[in-house]
Amino acid sequence: SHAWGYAADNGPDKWADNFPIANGPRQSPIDILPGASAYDAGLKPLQLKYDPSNCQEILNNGHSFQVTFVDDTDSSTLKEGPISGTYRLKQFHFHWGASDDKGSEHTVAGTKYPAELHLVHWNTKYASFGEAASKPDGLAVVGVFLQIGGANASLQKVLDTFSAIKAKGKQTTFADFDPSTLLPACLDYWTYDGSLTTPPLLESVTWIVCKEPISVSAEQMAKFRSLLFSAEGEAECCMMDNYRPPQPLKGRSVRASFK
Ligand SMILES: CCCCCNS(=O)(=O)c1cc(S(N)(=O)=O)ccc1C(=O)O
Ligand SMILES: [Zn+2]
Repeated sequence: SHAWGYAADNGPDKWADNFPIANGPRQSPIDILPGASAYDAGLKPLQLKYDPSNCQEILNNGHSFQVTFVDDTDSSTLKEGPISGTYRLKQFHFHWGASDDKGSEHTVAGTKYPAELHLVHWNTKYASFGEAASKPDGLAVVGVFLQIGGANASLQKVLDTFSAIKAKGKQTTFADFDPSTLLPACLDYWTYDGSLTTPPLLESVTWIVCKEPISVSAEQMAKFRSLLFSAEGEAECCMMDNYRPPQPLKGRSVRASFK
């Protein structure tokens, strides 16, 4: 069977064929309705502590590009917020559109952003990322919206590697990058129980979506779209619209860390 993707013949509307959990009770992303999300005074501030020396490499995996981290110690972690215990940073990646009017996975009262950053963390109560990924409290992903504005100097460091990872399967070393430089100043967030937004769509993610977006310039967005879904030697297919649309809430509550 041909691999999943974002095209008409293998995209989000077809994923349930091979991954029936696509129609499960806690799928992501969702449309966040601020008016329907309850402020929870019990939610703590996010405690993010990242060590730039853990940053390892950047790779084009054929559905996005991801920056991977060494996760064999607790030196890059997420604590507090809606979670208990310690979650280690594994990787971060993005989703974006073919034009600036779409691209984010989560939406806010129907508003789509041009892109969305995901920082993936796994619960250290489990022995490995792979084990955690199959547990209901195994993963915690911090989502950050990108909005068109001034150029983002921190993001530019990532974009400057793109010539080395243009095609699917290409990777290159990427060292000494601090992902906290990609976070907004205000870490107010919405949180809800959800899933991976790509196959295998496992329902193991506590989603933590920041209310405040970070900036990206239109030129920088164009650079995202210069990457390829396709491998070297294949017909070139530009990487864009690699986002899953919002999924049914199915009775879930979305809590806010802010009033
Ligand atoms: C054991 C199978 C887990 C595969 C999921 N890996 S992941 O890093 O959590 C991930 C998360 C996400 S997401 N959008 O954060 O749910 C997207 C892609 C990937 C990926 O593997 O490329
Ligand atoms: Zn993602």
